[in-house]
Amino acid sequence: MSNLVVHGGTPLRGRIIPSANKNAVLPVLCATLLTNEPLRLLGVPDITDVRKILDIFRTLGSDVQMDHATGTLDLHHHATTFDAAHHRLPEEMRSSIMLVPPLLARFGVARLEDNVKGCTLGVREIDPHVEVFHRFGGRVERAEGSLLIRCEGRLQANHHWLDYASVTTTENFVLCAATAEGTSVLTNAASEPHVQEFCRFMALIGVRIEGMGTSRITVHGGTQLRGGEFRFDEDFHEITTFLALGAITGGDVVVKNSAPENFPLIDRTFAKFGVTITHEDGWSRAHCAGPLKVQTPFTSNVLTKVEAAPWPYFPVDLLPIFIALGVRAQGNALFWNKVYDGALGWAGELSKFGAHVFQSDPHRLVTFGGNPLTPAVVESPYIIRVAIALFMVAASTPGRSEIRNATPIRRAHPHFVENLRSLGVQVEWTSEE
Ligand SMILES: CC(=O)N[C@H]1[C@@H](OP(=O)(O)OP(=O)(O)OC[C@H]2O[C@@H](n3ccc(=O)[nH]c3=O)[C@H](O)[C@@H]2O)O[C@H](CO)[C@@H](O)[C@@H]1O
Ligand SMILES: C=C(OP(=O)(O)O)C(=O)O
Repeated sequence: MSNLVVHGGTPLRGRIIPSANKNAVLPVLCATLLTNEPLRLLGVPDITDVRKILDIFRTLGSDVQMDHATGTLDLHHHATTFDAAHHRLPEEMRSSIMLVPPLLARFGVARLEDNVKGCTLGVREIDPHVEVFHRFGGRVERAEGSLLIRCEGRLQANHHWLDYASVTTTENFVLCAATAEGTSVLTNAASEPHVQEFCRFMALIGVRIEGMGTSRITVHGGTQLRGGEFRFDEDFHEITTFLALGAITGGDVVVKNSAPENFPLIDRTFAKFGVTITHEDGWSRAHCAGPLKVQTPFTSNVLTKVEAAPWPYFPVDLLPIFIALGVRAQGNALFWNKVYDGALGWAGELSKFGAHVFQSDPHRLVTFGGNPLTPAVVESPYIIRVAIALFMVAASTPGRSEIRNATPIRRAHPHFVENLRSLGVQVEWTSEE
């Protein structure tokens, strides 16, 4: 277990170049297994989920050259072997599920461990994925502690309509469809920036896709896929995180941002807490005139509200970061997680800082912000963005705080502590067995 120890109270100042989005990098890595041609990926972050996938590639016999200093990854999956009895796909990360379609395409079989749940956000269903495998002609059966998925011959193109716009199920559909002969159509597809980025990679290796970024995606599959070179975009989660860190500490943080068109709703959400975001010449900056303050709605008898749901709604993974702002800002705000039913249970940890937060039901939480806070030792659940939210509160509170079990941050944010130090934070990792 690794803990983050921070001496808070210093306003963060400086510039950050964000890393790539883990939730774009991981499906792309899985998709690389669809081609036998060499590939070069640029801007690959040094995060633990990436290391786990690269380890799997090495056990399959792929040629993997990862230069962590430059973020350049050369991959060549030309002579691979797979043994469902012995190979284990990485656990505790959701993206393992997206290794299934390329394994089916290569070996006709894949074995998925039960613990591919990723962050502990409540129920994370596997059934929508199983439905996709079935639709393409896969057979799914229970094995001890895992699922075995098989297919005879090629997957079959099909049309499918999802119950809800699931990110990884959409990506799995596109992966299956790329290998299936003919045209497949997915309705109620997810459209997050990382799903779009993944689709752009698929197009680069030769998959013909229509409707990326919309709720209906059409894939013309079955063609021989090629190699190539692909550079990852900047991560909107990391951009938002550092802007929020600047705002909560009363500092001045500027973050490189090449896609401000993804930010109008995120910017308006910052504004609800008194933070103005500006985008200029490829950089974004957070500015607060005075202490954080929750905006008062014009409608009477309602709370200022942040409502997270599948894109283009406010992104659910950013909700904890804004809960931290809510705790600091004078006034009351309602946070509504429409995606997960178990993502707010950590609110009790905030009270250790002296914050007043009330979880009204599994999906909703109210912050009564602006209380004076004191440093604290808190325990993070296995949720990347909650470890960050707890850190944000600690960083804005003068004195020594400790975020125990902050390791999940390493799943998504490379060089997190180094970045923070460059902004003036006194912070370090401590470990215990
Ligand atoms: C590797 C990766 O990309 N992980 C992301 C991906 O996970 P993932 O693809 O697992 O998330 P899904 O979009 O499938 O949603 C997760 C769960 O939320 C529930 N659900 C979701 C949407 C909905 O309209 N109704 C509903 O009930 C379901 O129980 C579902 O199992 O998308 C999530 C939602 O943006 C993010 O939190 C994760 O960081
Ligand atoms: C929840 C997340 O990831 P995963 O789905 O891999 O757990 C996340 O990236 O915030």
